[in-house]
Amino acid sequence: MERIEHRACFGGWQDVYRHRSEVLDCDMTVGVYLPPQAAHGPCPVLYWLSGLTCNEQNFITKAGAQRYAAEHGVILVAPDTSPRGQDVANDEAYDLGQGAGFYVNATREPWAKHYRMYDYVADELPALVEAKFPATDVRAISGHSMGGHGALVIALRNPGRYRSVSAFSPIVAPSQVPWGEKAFAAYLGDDREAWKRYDAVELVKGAREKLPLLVDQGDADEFLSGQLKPELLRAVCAAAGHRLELRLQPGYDHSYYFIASFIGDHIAHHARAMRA
Ligand SMILES: N[C@@H](CCC(=O)N[C@@H](CS)C(=O)NCC(=O)O)C(=O)O
Repeated sequence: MERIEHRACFGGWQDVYRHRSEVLDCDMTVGVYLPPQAAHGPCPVLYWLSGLTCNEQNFITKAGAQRYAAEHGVILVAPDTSPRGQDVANDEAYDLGQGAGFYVNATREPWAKHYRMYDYVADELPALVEAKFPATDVRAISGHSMGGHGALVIALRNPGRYRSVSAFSPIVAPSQVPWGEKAFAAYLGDDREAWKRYDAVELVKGAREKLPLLVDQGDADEFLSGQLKPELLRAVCAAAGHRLELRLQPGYDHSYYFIASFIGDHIAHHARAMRA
């Protein structure tokens, strides 16, 4: 791993690393915040998955999360949202290809060679982080929009791997909304059965672990009724007896101003779960 940014921040360090990903078969960048406590011993890790059009910079420059991570002694790991590079398939649209990996393992061409963000986030990245940094194997996961979808899906599919999961404005049912339908058709093909393994609303139905879900959603979010549909998650959680704290936040939109307003709550929530 090559460190390409290194900045003092709230007594710790906000770094960015470039590394070769075997799973994605390309070079990747990832933001790593080391809180002051990491200088004295290993700390638990919160993984953050960003949304469409983002790379590792959006969260580290706009969410203001470092202050809370320093307070609670939590390492923050914020990867890019897709494989990258000239050799990596892309699309002109903002919601497909680079910047829009949707945290799935693609099975269709031209995407299958590099677009394996599910394996990258669930397996390769934690192994790398736990080998390279003063990190324990105590993990939590969160994200925004497409990244909220990623966080919910990865936590639901991997019982025991995360102590807690949360999401901001997540795409809870990608199989039922335009963003997800477009991406899943391209990456996974037309067989909707294959989509279910990447759809939080579907996964809640069969979840063994029932890790409680914390979701914040702005009620002035421009994507609320067309793409996000948190009511679908509420209904399926109620039916399955899966604990969900869904907080509709009045006046907030889809932006990082919303994330910055509530990230402190989420980091406190994850820190509590990771201490337990
Ligand atoms: N560009 C798209 C929306 C993209 C968008 O809102 N992306 C969210 C994630 S889904 C984001 O975090 N954007 C980057 C940022 O705000 O820093 C559009 O205009 O419809």
